[in-house]
Amino acid sequence: MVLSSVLGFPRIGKNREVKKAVEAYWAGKLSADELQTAAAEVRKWNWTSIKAQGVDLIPSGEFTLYDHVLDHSAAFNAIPPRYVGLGISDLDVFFAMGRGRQTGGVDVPAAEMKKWFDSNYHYVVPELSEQTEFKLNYNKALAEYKEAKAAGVTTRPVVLGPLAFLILAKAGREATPGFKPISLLPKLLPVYKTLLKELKAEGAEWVQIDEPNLVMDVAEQYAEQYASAYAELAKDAPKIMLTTYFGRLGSNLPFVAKLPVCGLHIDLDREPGQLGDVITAIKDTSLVLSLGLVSGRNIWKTDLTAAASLGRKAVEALGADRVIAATSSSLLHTPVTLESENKLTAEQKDWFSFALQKAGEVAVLASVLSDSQDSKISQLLEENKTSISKRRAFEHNSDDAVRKRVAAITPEDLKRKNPFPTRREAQKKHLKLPKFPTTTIGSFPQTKEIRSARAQLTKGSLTEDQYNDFIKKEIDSVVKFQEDVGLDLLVHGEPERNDMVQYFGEQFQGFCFTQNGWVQSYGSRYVRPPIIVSDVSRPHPITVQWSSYAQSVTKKPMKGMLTGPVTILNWSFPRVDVSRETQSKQLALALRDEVCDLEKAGIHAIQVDEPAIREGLPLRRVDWDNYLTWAVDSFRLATSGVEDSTQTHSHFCYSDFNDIFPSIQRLDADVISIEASKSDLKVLNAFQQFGYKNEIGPGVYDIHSPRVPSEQEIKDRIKSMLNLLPADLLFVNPDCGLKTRGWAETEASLKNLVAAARWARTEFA
Ligand SMILES: Nc1nc2c(c(=O)[nH]1)N[C@@H](CNc1ccc(C(=O)N[C@@H](CCC(=O)N[C@@H](CCC(=O)N[C@@H](CCC(=O)O)C(=O)O)C(=O)O)C(=O)O)cc1)CN2
Ligand code: MET
Ligand SMILES: [Zn+2]
Repeated sequence: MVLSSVLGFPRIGKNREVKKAVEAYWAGKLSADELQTAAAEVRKWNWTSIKAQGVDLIPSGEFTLYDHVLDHSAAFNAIPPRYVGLGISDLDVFFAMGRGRQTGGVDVPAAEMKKWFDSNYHYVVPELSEQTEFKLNYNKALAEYKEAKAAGVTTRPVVLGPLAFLILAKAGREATPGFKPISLLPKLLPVYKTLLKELKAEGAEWVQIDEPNLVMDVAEQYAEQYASAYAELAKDAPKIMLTTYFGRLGSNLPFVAKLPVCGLHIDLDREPGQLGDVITAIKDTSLVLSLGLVSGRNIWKTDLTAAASLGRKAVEALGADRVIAATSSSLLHTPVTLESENKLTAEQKDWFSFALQKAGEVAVLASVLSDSQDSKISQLLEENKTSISKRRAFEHNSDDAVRKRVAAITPEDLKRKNPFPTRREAQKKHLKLPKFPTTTIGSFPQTKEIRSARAQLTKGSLTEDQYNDFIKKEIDSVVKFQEDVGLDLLVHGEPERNDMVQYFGEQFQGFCFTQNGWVQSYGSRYVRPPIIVSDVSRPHPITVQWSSYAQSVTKKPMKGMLTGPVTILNWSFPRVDVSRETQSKQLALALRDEVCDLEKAGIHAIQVDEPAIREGLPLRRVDWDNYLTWAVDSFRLATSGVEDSTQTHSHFCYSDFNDIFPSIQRLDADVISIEASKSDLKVLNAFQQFGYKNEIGPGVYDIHSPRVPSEQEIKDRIKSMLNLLPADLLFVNPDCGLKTRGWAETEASLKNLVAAARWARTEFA
């Protein structure tokens, strides 16, 4: 019989219970016990709800209060020395690693976060060194397996694999130069062995071990380690379901197929084309094949007929007992349930499937593939066919004007009128910025008052006019604040935006958005990705009223602020009937009009943020060129309609640039701002080596922490930047936007930033 499985479920709760509980705990309003109780309730709801959908293999252990990779670091005792001996509870050490801690005499910054493969989820990077002493502080997988059992649900525990844990880790500060985390594999395996042995002893039949790096080029160099590690682990463990996702096994397939595990999970949502090769490779083994047929990364209803026909190929080749119908990855990237949406039309609701509905889909698929289809299943299949064909019919309705415009894009549309040196002279005359110009990345604190005003607008207790007046007052005060502090290139502060992507989704034609479609981005920070449902266009100017209002209340130059096409695409749920390239170009054209309108309205510096351009990079190197070509072209299309005298900016809040330098240069933004404070300026070496030619503002302090950088710290930072970059190209700015910060630390930090820039002007005149 074909079984069904879900690889992981959102851990935020149906109504964001986990965010609320975790933040209340941080604020001292909830005890640790109360927090654990709230978490246990969410876990129980998850397990019982998935079970009620008819799923056979239900995940446990993947729940987290902050991040599942951090859970492994804490459980394995991979705790960097700076978090040890603080005199706080284990739970508080866990949170201190995730988000830093600055209370009761304890002052530790957060550990580094990185993007989880090509998604908008961030994980906390494990930090290892020769001194790391792995031990199993607690067996989370076991504890939650037992907890589920007590709640009447038998689960398949989930753990992140040892290779993934080490490949995702970095060398800690204590490590000797050249230390490679992977060298700790022999020391780590005993911990996994204990963990797995305990699970087996408790009666767990299967364990899901995630090794997503197996879809990347990097895995090949570790082929031997995968083999020896799994040979060791398989000795005394539940049956291992080796789980890959987000891509194809490709060149790694030959060695993966030989690993001594009982099952292999592959992502057929991303890479349906790999099924044939995988079947051929494992046919003569006894491996169970878990088919990732239901997307863990998107919210479209699965075409069950198409998925079943793919699944049948596996059943025919391997037999029903060797096939599992599953989600392609964990469902953590999708909202919890469609049942919470009351504003989508019935037509729209019929297109989508959120996490809980997806659980139902794998169950139906398993029945269909088992030929144990009763009349209820037949009816569900028929309903699914109807939904899919209605959606296809809707998708067929194209906006011909948009399509024609995309088809008519010429190479000229991707080019500024003149090269950077010429533009630079024109911009100097226009903007009259001093040397080492100071600016911010766009957002200012999103206070309770701002969020509550927006909530009132949604509820109808504030009228549109009242809300707009409120936003104007916010802009007034943000502008005044920047003038008082002495910043040079001002921003309006983005108070009108709930989120830098959702906001644009709500304004464009071609999107729909949810009321409660929250997805975890990191820790207790969630986003509601808008959904692209048809061709995208801009029915009316979006930000022009706010930016030009802001410009009208100051004599200093105002920087317009937009989110770029690639970032809007990556942080939305995209269509699957049209290529990402096409969607990106449509977005770029819509943004191009906005950029030109801003210029017409007298805005002479315009920032188009592309923080997601790096995370969108395909997981396989052979796919990079194609992506980078259309991604960079989209940015250029959005930004090159302006005169030489208009200064274009872009922003990236990560420092992992090494792979994509030529593309960053090819964006041809006049100024870029980048994250540099946490990476200790290492990134600038690379800029220097590459010979980056345009203006650049490497962030001088980390905005993710409430900590105020001293004036001296910022001066030192500027000094070291000048060792690597020419003085006349340097902007002085924070790492990223200030929306998550409070006003007190914002004011103190920016004052120090301005003072340091003024000092640099005299020191390096
Ligand atoms: N899409 C996206 N991805 C991104 C980033 C980003 O900015 N956007 N940045 C990086 C990640 N950083 C992030 C930084 C902050 C938040 C964040 O603050 N999220 C907020 C939600 C932001 C939002 O949508 N706010 C809405 C709704 C807020 C809300 O919860 N409202 C209350 C009502 C409030 C009231 O009555 O006072 C409710 O619905 O219960 C608004 O401002 O309008 C949160 O978790 O709380 C998310 C990601 C990378 N990926
Ligand atoms: C995640 S990048 C954020 C850029 C945006 N302009 C802001 O300042 O918030
Ligand atoms: Zn940023």
